[in-house]
Amino acid sequence: MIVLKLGGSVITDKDRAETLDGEALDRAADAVSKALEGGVEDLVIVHGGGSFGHHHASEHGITTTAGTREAAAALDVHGAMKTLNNFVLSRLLERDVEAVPVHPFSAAHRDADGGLDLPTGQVETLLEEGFVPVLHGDMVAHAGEGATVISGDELVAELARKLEADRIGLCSTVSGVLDDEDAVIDRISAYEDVASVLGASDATDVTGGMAAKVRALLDLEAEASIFGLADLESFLDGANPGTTIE
Ligand SMILES: Nc1ncnc2c1ncn2[C@@H]1O[C@H](COP(=O)(O)OP(=O)(O)OP(=O)(O)O)[C@@H](O)[C@H]1O
Ligand SMILES: C=C(C)CCOP(=O)(O)O
Repeated sequence: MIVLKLGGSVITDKDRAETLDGEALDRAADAVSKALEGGVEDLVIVHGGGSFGHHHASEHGITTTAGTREAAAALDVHGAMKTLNNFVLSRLLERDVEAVPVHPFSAAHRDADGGLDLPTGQVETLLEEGFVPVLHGDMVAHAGEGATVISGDELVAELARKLEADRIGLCSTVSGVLDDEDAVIDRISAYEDVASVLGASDATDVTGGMAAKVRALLDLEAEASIFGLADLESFLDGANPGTTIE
């Protein structure tokens, strides 16, 4: 069981609103299709928001903790994410990957403390039936807040826990977590060891960039890898490129 996140920073141009990086998405879809042809069986894909979700969330002042009670605002974010999801699905379908959408806004919710409840029965059944479920960062009902943003990273962590993933990969725009000299850090086992070099995203991003990613992954039982697009094929082939979060 592999849970793979395609970072929004990879598959979109994060500096221009609602702009796809079609070439990067093609490369990612090629790697996924090759891995499935090569024998990978259970694969769940999650993609991030990039210049689709983050742009609208930021315009409306919505974050993972500050919500909205305006349906139009929630639908701006959710609609943009569905548009991006359709791009991802169509590039995978073109390569005969049996990819189908799972929209978290219709499935998950948070309690008043922010605790996430993400049902996974549909994901498990889709996997058993030979599909590749494709989830995405989205809006989510949030007790006491209206609706807030849920990041793809949080979905990855929850899916990995509930589906007992063997391998977890986050493909981002950087080749791993970088130290203060921009060298890739090989392994991270404690947040404090790297806190000084971890930051938010350079682009518009309401979910916390690399710092939030590392925090979410450190909580998991299984190891996770953060790597760049050039290493996606090798990750799907069984290697641990980039930074390993223990
Ligand atoms: N120490 C660090 N090493 C690497 N990147 C870092 C570091 N600190 C901050 N960053 C920022 O984190 C970004 C990656 O996080 P980001 O959330 O943008 O990625 P993503 O998950 O690919 O995209 P999205 O959130 O849109 O899905 C990098 O592009 C960089 O700007
Ligand atoms: C902004 C939205 C809706 C999605 C955020 O997901 P992420 O890019 O994985 O942080």
